[in-house]
Amino acid sequence: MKIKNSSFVISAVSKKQYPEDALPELAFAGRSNVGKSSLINMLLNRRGLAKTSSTPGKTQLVNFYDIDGLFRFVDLPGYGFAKVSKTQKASWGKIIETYLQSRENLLEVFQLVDIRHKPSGEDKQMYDWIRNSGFSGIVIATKADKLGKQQIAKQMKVIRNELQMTPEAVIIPVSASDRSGKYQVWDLINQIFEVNAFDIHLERQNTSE
Ligand SMILES: Nc1nc2c(ncn2[C@@H]2O[C@H](COP(=O)(O)OP(=O)(O)OP(=O)(O)O)[C@@H](O)[C@H]2O)c(=O)[nH]1
Repeated sequence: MKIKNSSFVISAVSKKQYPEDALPELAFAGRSNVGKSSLINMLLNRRGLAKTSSTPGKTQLVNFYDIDGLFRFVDLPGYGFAKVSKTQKASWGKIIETYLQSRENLLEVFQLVDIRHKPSGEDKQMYDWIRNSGFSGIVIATKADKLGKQQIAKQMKVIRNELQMTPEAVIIPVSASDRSGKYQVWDLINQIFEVNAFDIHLERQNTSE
């Protein structure tokens, strides 16, 4: 199956604004500025679909993207941005929690971490929450173009240890700059659909430019 159309659906703050149909959703969680929007654009071959920014903390809403009317990507608000008020932090936390705890459409949550850094306390909290909620605990390590091969291997171990990932939990290094890791992520997404008995299978070659 080829991806023909991907489009922005809605930026939601409250549950009332979430799309009402039962399409399956895959969510992306991570620190502000980790590269969620860039990853979504890379996966969909859409340069400006998800708005990227060099200013952290921009995505404060739950952004829904429709993919061929078959499923959705969900970009969750980035956490961990220091320069915001406590009230704002609490409200973002609530927005993330509401989506993650109440969304029946949600198949998997991908946790994004910057491959260069040790996961933060908030990354660990987020990861524990994901695992405790019954999701697989898939980690996507972003900005892999910033490191050499050996450093990537080393950092993958650091991330595994810090997040206390199980041996079978998957971690994929990706780069939105050189587009590495893209096929691994799509392969994994296909597997997720298969495991959840959805008749959706995206062709690898059709996601390349
Ligand atoms: N070198 C490099 N830079 C990247 C990569 N992915 C994202 N960036 C840069 O990192 C910054 C943040 O990227 P975004 O995709 O906007 O991050 P986000 O997680 O959506 O950010 P928020 O909107 O704050 O939640 C931008 O300046 C991107 O150009 C990557 O794979 N490699």
